[in-house]
Amino acid sequence: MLDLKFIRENPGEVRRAAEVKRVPLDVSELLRVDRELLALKQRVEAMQAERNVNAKLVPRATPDERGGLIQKGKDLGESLKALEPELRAHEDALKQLLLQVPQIPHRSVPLGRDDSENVELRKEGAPPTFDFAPKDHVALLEQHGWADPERVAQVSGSRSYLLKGEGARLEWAILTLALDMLQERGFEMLSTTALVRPETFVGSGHFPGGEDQVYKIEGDELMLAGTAEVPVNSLYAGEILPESGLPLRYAAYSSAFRSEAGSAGRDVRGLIRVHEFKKVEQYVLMQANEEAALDMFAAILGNAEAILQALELPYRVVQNCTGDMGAGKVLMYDIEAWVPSEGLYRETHSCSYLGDWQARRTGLRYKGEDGKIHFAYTLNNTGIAAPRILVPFLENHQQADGRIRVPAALRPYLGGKDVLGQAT
Ligand SMILES: Nc1ncnc2c1ncn2[C@@H]1O[C@H](COS(=O)(=O)NC(=O)[C@@H](N)CO)[C@@H](O)[C@H]1O
Repeated sequence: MLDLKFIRENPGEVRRAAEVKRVPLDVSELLRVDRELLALKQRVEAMQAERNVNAKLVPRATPDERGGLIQKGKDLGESLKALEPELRAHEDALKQLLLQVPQIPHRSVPLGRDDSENVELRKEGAPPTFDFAPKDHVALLEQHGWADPERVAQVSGSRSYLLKGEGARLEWAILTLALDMLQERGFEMLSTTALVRPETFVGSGHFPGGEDQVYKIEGDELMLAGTAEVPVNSLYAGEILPESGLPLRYAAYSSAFRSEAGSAGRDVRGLIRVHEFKKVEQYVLMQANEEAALDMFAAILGNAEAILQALELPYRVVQNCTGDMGAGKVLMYDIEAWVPSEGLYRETHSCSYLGDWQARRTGLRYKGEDGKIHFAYTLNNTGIAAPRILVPFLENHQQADGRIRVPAALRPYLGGKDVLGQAT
């Protein structure tokens, strides 16, 4: 959501943002409803003022004037009451339209229609060369008996997963390493719920629009969030925080649930795209200062890169184009790790800066040292998401005998082992 004053004064810029982000929005309709609502409010205020003046005349009126004045007061009351529904309808219509207004993209964002037009910024780490035929992650899991796809499909259908033994310990070792690294970098761990109220999806910006990605619960208003960003972004909803307490920096662990509606046929094998996964989310709520926010963006991007470097995974950083960044972002970079079996880089992290777009929808404000109340700025980035990270991890670290090399940073989390699994 943007400041209505900004929209009134910059309709062209808002229209352009909606166009380049392919967000359906009729700015003229929004401004028309806004004007009509202002006119209605002015009529109501004028009638209320007239009724107040009229009410003051009654005590001083002569007996034959009194009746007329009282009747006039009643008539004004009736007319005001009659305007209520129209006023309410206009306020609701404006609120719905405002929720559709996209954030203005940063001037550095490349124009594009979809992820094929994202721009590679840099590569880090060279993809491995194997002097043997490398296996894909499904075959490696199979070799070590670390998964049980048939049985879990029986229990849970497609896009489910289960990890066993060292495979399960590896998942938690990576999650814990990420949490430790983020804590060292000033991010406080949260262990959060994924069961949230619908309005938290409006606050984060997933609604309106992303309803079909979310699992709902029959007969219950609660829904299952696809990222800890949703609950954490609404933790302070409606509060006014002291500036001295900012920035808030959280490493929020939660399960994440996604229907993956619309992904039919994509990544159906293995661990890339499942309905329930585990994610450590970097979430920041900070002062409304663009320069500081861009520094924070670089910091949370760097945190994720440090985690990938500790895992010794080759990756690249891309800047998302306007058509692949979503409505609420000012700036967005994805990090993609190398997946040997696909010969491609696949997304493992997504880093976003949203300005005050989420804060306006959620009611996240702080009292500045200047004594004024400001909407906060919010940012988020993946810390680590499992099991997807296991795909590049297993494939890049496989040895000729199929065992998995453990990078030094991870060994303390795996009983000191430097290799996992049994040789074929
Ligand atoms: N269906 C899924 N299965 C497994 N991992 C997933 C799935 N969907 C997303 N992820 C992982 O979660 C990461 C973040 O998801 S995201 O939608 O791109 N971005 C967010 O959720 C933001 N809150 C930043 O984390 C992705 O980069 C990917 O690594």
